[in-house]
Amino acid sequence: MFHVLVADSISSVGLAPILESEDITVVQKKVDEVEDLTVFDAILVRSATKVTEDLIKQMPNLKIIGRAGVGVDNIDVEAATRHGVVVINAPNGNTVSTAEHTFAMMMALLRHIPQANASVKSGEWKRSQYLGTELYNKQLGIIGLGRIGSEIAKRAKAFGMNVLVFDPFLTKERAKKIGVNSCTLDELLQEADIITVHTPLTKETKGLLGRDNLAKTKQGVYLLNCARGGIIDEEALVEYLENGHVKGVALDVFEVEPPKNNKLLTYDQVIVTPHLGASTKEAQLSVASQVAEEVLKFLNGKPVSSSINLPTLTKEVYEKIQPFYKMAKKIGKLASQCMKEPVSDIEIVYEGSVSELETSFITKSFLSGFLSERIASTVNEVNAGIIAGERGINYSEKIATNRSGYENCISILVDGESSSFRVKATYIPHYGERIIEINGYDIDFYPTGELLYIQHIDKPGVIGRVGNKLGEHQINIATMQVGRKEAGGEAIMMLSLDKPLEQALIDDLLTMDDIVFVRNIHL
Ligand SMILES: NC(=O)c1ccc[n+]([C@@H]2O[C@H](COP(=O)([O-])OP(=O)(O)OC[C@H]3O[C@@H](n4cnc5c(N)ncnc54)[C@H](O)[C@@H]3O)[C@@H](O)[C@H]2O)c1
Ligand SMILES: O=C(O)CC[C@@H](O)C(=O)O
Repeated sequence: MFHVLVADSISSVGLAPILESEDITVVQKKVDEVEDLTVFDAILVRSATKVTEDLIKQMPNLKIIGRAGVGVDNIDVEAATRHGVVVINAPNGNTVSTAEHTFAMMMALLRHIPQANASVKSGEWKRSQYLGTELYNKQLGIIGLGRIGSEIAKRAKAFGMNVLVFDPFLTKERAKKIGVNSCTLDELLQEADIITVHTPLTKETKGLLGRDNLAKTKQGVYLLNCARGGIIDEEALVEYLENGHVKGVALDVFEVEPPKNNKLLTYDQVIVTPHLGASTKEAQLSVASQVAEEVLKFLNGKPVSSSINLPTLTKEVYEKIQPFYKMAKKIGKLASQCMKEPVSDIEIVYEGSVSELETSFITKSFLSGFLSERIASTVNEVNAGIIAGERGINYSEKIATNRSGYENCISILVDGESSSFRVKATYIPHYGERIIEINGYDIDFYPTGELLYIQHIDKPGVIGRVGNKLGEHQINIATMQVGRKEAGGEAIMMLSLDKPLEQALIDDLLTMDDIVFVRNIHL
């Protein structure tokens, strides 16, 4: 018998396939109401239950965690992976509901519906106080054009709005297909009358709309966040409401949920909902049935398609593949960080002994490393291929016909909108992973930690000036590798550092003579 704990309120109709299965017993209770957690093979949650490492440890039989929704911020995925527990989610089930909720918030905000509703119910009739603003002909700025952002764009166009989009990973082709104008973040901030955010919460998007960027927005701008609390910096937002620059705000999500002593709740021009984006009958039915079907597949030994952490490999295959699989993920992260622009094609060529393994998993591992730098953190080997396809990235793998002399070698070519990036790596047993070529320059370094990638002109003194500059800022260089094709031409440096550079120092390096390109890399 397979024991499932449904710890949050999840649609029973959607869960019917597991509730009706003779091989499964289902308990619908909160975690702290369950006497014996050790019997459960699966736990299904929404966002209320926090699946921490501690909880995972209390459930030694746990094999699968199901999240009836998109974000897995309430699940310690790393701990689950370490404990060999598969984590699945339902990435598409609530997209339309969240897009519709955002639209409902936008209209309520511009027509003062919550305020007017409260006023009439309190016996008032203040028609002139609630003069609204039309959506028609307004510039809507969408930050993040993924699943939900795209649905917002479609609806905005139907309302006669002009849609501007900032998404650093959006290709021109996809923007054209959806019919939106892709622009820089600064352009969006300067031109949009209404700005709505639809990115995951990552280190890049945390505080994305903070003091500096809010200062670039139009006087009287309206802001919406139905994605994740923290993308709009709440403290900065209070300042911009106080000084009247921001005219109105709609929030479904907060830095701390439920919000406690949050000053934003005291402003009349801020309208709020308690994280209701996905709260529709349809979305809840859809996410519940997606999760139930995946649990059934898992129980029957079939591959699950929405696993966000573990590949479905046998132990023997996994052991052989593991070094290449880990290395490919790092190369993916390296390539993605070196090339912060939309990409259309990725080619991976396997050479030597690695080409005899199940290379499709290594390719997916590369893609997951590459994509994880760009989209919500739920990308892994299982879903990377699908996500790459959705983002308009074509990828292919080949077996090399010519040998370069290495026992094994993986060569990757990433084609972007304005540049390409080529990288080669090999794995040497008992020695480790080595990057052996970048953009045609021979090099040899271990891909780990904080790295600094510099393209420069091969002239006496350049390396010394870089070393001095880092020294002035107390940045210790652990290792340094230099590669060039010919004396006096372009060359590259790869430095391994004890800490990353601040943006100001990168900008400073870029002003130095003979320095062409500088990029922090974190692996
Ligand atoms: N309020 C709710 O109830 C609710 C419901 C569902 C999803 N969500 C949240 O909505 C957000 C979007 O979900 P989704 O399913 O559309 O995700 P998605 O992964 O499909 O799309 C995210 C998009 O953000 C873009 N992006 C990443 N970093 C960026 C950056 N620095 N600047 C601009 N764009 C960037 C990505 O390229 C991608 O296109 C997530 O945070 C998700 O957790 C909230
Ligand atoms: O379970 C919910 O209602 C929240 C859903 C949403 O935040 C998600 O990430 O899918």
